[in-house]
Amino acid sequence: MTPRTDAIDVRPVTEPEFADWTRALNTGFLREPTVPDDVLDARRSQFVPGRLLGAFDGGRCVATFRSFEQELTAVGGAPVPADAVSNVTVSPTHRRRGLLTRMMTRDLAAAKDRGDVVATLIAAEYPIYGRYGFGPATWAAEWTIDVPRTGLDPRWAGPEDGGRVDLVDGEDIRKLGPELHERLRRVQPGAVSRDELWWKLATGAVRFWASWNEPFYAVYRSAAGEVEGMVVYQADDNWGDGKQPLNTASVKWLTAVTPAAERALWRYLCSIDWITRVKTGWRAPDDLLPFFLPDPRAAAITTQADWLWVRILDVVRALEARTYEAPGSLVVEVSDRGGLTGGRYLLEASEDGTGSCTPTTRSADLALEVGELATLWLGDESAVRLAALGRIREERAGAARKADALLRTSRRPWCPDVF
Ligand SMILES: CC(=O)SCCNC(=O)CCNC(=O)[C@H](O)C(C)(C)COP(=O)(O)OP(=O)(O)OC[C@H]1O[C@@H](n2cnc3c(N)ncnc32)[C@H](O)[C@@H]1OP(=O)(O)O
Repeated sequence: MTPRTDAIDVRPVTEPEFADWTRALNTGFLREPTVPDDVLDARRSQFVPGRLLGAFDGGRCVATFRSFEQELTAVGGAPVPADAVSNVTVSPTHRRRGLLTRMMTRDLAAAKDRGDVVATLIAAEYPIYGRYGFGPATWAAEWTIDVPRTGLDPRWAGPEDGGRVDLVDGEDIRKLGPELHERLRRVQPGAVSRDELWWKLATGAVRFWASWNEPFYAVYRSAAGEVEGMVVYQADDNWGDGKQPLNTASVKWLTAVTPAAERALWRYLCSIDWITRVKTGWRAPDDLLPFFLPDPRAAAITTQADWLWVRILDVVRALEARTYEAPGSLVVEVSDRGGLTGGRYLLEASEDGTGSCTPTTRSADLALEVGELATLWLGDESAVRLAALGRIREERAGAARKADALLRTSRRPWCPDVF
């Protein structure tokens, strides 16, 4: 028999409950439940009244949910207001009684009322969020580079393009990073905004965990002296038999706004003495990296997975926020079990790439669930593929090809962040 859940209160968390909420969060993520005071103080900056939800059973927090303001870059570069969902946990003593559903339903309704266009999250596991109208909208890949096999000249002494790579410290990254990331996200569909706390956490100035290993920070400047890229990486200490260095450099993140910066930073990582392997961290699935190497096979994809999940809350504003690859029109019948934005819509894309979207009574070209629309919205997935899988339905022959011509982009969307 399923235990009764009506006695469990799902509601916004108050400031005095924050410590209990954080303990429950750590429990759900299988981390040490006791939270030291300094870590708790650091985490307190994320307390925004109304945006932290908890489930309480007999006064004890048994489930957590946090959402925060974010901007997500649409195709074409426009930032759209997003409800970013994070810190979702239900304690193992209270699982599968509908607590996540209660918290999610409440949060999405509030986001819709606030006027957010989408909700976003990085899913811990694939099967959780589709039921709430989310769809996987960007993918990510991690490569491992076998440096001796790359064919790169081991005598490399710096960029050949007149630019330079400099080692810097965390404070420099906090100064230079935000502007660089803003440049990236203005042109990178799928990228999300970062606040000041993001930069502090990324450089150890604020710590959410008891341990911190200071990484290496390097910046690429163009011949004109402009910062165009930066990389943060760590190295292990591994020596093989025969006194051979076999060290791995693991990239935490690499941001580049020009191909020259990208090329120089990967080249730099592959040139560091003792480093025989580079693990790239999560990159765009169509990253240029392999083709910077004379032998692209030296970079092998070691992980590939869905990354950013999107829940469209307002079909009209979402479709009008992005640009289109070709002029044309499409009628979509969107079903939304969550009752937030279902309906039949006419999308019309103009010669200049802008689009207009209006509710319509015309007959539909494509019928799909709101989660599938999210999967198509950032341009990554093919409607033809989704139709072949039976995930969307063509109401008019050829409609999926027509949708692809409008929606797909030449480069894939990418979200560099975990949140
Ligand atoms: C954005 C982020 O924060 S991602 C992090 C998500 N958190 C975690 O993975 C931490 C460990 N897991 C958990 O804390 C919990 O299992 C949660 C939060 C994933 C799910 O919470 P629950 O309260 O058990 O979910 P709830 O009871 O509301 O389930 C609703 C439905 O989703 C299904 N479901 C829930 N979790 C999963 C899962 N991990 N895999 C498959 N199905 C799932 C349930 O079976 C249920 O299905 P039904 O409607 O067909 O009966």
